[in-house]
Amino acid sequence: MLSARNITVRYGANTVLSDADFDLKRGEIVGLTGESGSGKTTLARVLTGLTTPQNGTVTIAGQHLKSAPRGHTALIFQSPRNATNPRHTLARVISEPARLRGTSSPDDTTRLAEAVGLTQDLLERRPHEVSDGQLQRACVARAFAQQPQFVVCDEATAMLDAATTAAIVRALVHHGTTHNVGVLLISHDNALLRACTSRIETLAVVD
Ligand SMILES: Nc1ncnc2c1ncn2[C@@H]1O[C@H](COP(=O)(O)OP(=O)(O)OP(=O)(O)O)[C@@H](O)[C@H]1O
Repeated sequence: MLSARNITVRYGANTVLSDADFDLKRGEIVGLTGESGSGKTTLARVLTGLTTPQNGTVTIAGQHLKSAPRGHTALIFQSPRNATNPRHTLARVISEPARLRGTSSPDDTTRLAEAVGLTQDLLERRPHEVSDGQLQRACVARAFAQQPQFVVCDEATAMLDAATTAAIVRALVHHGTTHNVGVLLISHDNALLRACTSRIETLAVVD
């Protein structure tokens, strides 16, 4: 279980999260929505350890996030162009977590690419040679390669068309349910969240 308790985040005088709680179980697909500025991205960053809250704790299986092994949570951003090295091929993008572990293999890279609907011919291309949707698929495959217990998707399909969105969400849901990975989908698209999540949490702007 990924648990956030009593999370408070302030940017200067602006309190964005106030005493917020959030839970995500392994294998569970959960939606997070809320109006712009309500703190969804801030919560995603807190859950993945990128932002340290002024107050509150995040634990994974009861262990404080700071002392849990790195890589337990993967974060997928809205813009894949800001999240990939422009000099790397898609094969390199996808295999990077395994390379860092010293376990990368071309077969694994192909299998991960297939899981997100990327064909072999795309894997030797660099980010500027593929579409946003293809690059985002590579980022999703890279998140799977990290072998995380939890994946947090921060509006990961917001800039993509309906067909690509559906394919990426299908891949995320399939991965979550077959590998016992908790998936948090942050989105303004309530119809999408209703269709593929078991629970939808809503953040409100702090008064
Ligand atoms: N690094 C930062 N420094 C100062 N203020 C910030 C910072 N990051 C976010 N904020 C502010 O915190 C509030 C919440 O931002 P956040 O991005 O978490 O909201 P959100 O719900 O994800 O919004 P959106 O739906 O528009 O993406 C906003 O008012 C934003 O301007």
